[in-house]
Amino acid sequence: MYLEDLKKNGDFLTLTRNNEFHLPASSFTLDNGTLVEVLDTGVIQFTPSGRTSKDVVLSSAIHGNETAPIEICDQLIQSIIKGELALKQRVLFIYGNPKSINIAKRFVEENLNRLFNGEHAKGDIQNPERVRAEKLEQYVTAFFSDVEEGRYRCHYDLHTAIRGSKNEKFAVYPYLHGKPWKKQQLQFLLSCGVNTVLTMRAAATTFSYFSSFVFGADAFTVELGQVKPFGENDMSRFAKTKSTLSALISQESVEYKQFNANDFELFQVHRTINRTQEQFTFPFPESAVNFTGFNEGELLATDGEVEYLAEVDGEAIIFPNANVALGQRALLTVIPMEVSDKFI
Ligand SMILES: O=C(O)CCC(=O)N[C@@H](CCC(=O)O)C(=O)O
Ligand SMILES: [Zn+2]
Repeated sequence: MYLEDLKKNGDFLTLTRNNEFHLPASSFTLDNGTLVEVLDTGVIQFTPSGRTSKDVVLSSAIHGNETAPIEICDQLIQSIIKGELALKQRVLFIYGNPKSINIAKRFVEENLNRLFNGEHAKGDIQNPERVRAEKLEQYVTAFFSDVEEGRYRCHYDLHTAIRGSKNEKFAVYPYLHGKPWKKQQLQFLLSCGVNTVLTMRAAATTFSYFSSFVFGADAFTVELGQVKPFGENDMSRFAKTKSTLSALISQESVEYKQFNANDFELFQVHRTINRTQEQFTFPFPESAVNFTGFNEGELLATDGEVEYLAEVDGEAIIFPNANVALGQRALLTVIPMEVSDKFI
């Protein structure tokens, strides 16, 4: 069994990479009383012995080539298992797509982050990502549900972006269906080194939307920089993120700086442009970065015969990707947003 090695080296990442699709469940207890439960490959749950108030999900490798978040979670998991980081809150760590880590690709057959909220069960398609999305939903459901009602829930789904970005780190706030956005969450993100937040205006099939919508968790997709292979991440750029996540899980409560709207750049999604045709192109080069703004009337994308022109001055591009599957999002555009009474 793998437990003896895991207890010694805390290397759940290698264990996960060596078992791309399944790992038998097992558990043990650390000297400090924390229960460690391996639920599956890439899924490990920690329950401290004392009273806890928060249920925290930290996911990475939903896209396998986004390595910096994987390294952050690897470091946190190793420190917990080695007894260097003593937990005060329940935590579920997830490496989403182990095989895609090994092949250093965004996904194997289908983009995992378009399969949540039940999307994995639609149509006749069968593939490993659909199986995994269903299982991950089940693990998150059990994690949030196997405790008494009314506890605090959050889920930070950690990613890196394909392109460079004017604002290096940014977070996607899933659509809240009219519920208010939380200043305290913006303060948490700021403490992580993330001062830019996009608010979505529609339901989605992403992992963060699933936890937000189904469980009322404070959930975000957090983009921590640009995609790089293992070994090429400058981990000093993630020091604030790692220390803020460590504090979240190792302290009974955390005080963040007082809210000041001037600390943030907030955007709202203006529109989503899907690729519907084989012939889909952008007029800008691969080097064009996220948050590049366009003037009204400038071409943003061409989908077959349809030309999408910027509708307002300053309409800025996010996640442009002409290679997505037909029917999927190829581009988001955003416009600036002010803090209002919809923030509590
Ligand atoms: O840089 C890119 O093109 C994609 C980076 C990435 O994986 N972003 C997430 C955002 C999810 C969300 O909208 O909350 C994704 O596309 O899945
Ligand atoms: Zn990603």
